[in-house]
Amino acid sequence: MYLDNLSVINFKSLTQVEVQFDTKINCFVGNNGQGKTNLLDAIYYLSMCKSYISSTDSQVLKHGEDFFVLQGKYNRNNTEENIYCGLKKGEGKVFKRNGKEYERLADHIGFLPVVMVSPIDGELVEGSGEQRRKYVNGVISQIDKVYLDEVIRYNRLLSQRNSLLKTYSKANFSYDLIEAIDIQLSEYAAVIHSKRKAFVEQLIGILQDYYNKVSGGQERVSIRYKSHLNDSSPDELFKNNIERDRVLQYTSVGIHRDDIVLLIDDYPIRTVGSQGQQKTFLIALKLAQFDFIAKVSGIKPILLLDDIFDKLDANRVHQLIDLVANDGFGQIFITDTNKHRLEEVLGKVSSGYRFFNVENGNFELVESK
Ligand SMILES: Nc1ncnc2c1ncn2[C@@H]1O[C@H](COP(=O)(O)OP(=O)(O)OP(=O)(O)O)[C@@H](O)[C@H]1O
Repeated sequence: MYLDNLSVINFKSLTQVEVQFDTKINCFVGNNGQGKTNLLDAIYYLSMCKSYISSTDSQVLKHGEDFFVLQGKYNRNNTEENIYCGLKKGEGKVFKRNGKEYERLADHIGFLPVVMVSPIDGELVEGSGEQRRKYVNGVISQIDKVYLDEVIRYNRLLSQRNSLLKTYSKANFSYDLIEAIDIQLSEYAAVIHSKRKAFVEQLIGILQDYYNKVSGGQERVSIRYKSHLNDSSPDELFKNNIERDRVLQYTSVGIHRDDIVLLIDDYPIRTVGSQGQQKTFLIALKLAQFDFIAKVSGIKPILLLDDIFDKLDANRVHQLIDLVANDGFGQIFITDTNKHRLEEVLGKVSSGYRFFNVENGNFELVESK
């Protein structure tokens, strides 16, 4: 699959942009703050119906404007797909595929798979379990249409349970009501747990492989799925903790407390990994995610590599570009502030590429092969 061309109006700092892409490698070079990341984010938005970087749509709309439009022409399984996204201030966003509006955005997510590697991925190492759960949810929902619904339903039941725990006093505490919720909660918990477990298990082997390829292979890396449900069935878990939950007035166990632990030589990478090792780990994780999505969906995702060279030594940069430029990967978008570094690395790859200079939100094609 590839994105043939993109048109952008009023998306973040980009007032009006039209770009025709190479089917393999596209490089955007420019100084800080010129709009490189914003273009990658626009591509991500067209696939995932949300920004990778900004948490709300109002942050995505260009300051002072009241609408934005993104349009992309894709080639997916040799079929042309025209995707439109429009948002008007105060109204919802609209997504259309070949002129037909989607009723549910969830039907679009995963249709044009995408994997972003960005400096903000550091939050996966530094941040809370919630950020890692969000990451896992985001990947699984690209390949599993019902998964997000299951998580939403679980969370809805969880908040009902929590408000019961909070409002019921000791005298009128209703075990019956809580138990009725727990029956449904357990069903969703079991399904979500098994999907997360399968995802992590599939990722582990590929992660190590990519880490070795990029780093030259010294350390052993892994991820571990941490969940209360690893050693207990959900109904037992909720039942055994009900007294504690009653005292605490919230649900202290369940898949809403899941986490994935990122490990290097069996230690948490957050505490022992150097910055370069952490960055290599996150890149390997994203490449493993690429493989996972490609295998399950049968479509190679678009790979967005934003500012990936920072903190990587020259060897790792070469290994990485060699790796993603080969046939196993599809279309790639790379940003960098250093033109010479990118030119030098690309000089050694045999695939086609286009090179764009980015200045003040304008994208100028300066070289292609
Ligand atoms: N909603 C918005 N409206 C207008 N401008 C915005 C909006 N959101 C972000 N910007 C601007 O976009 C610019 C950042 O662009 P971007 O992140 O694409 O830069 P970049 O070229 O990737 O730079 P770097 O090399 O530093 O990563 C900033 O000047 C920021 O003020």
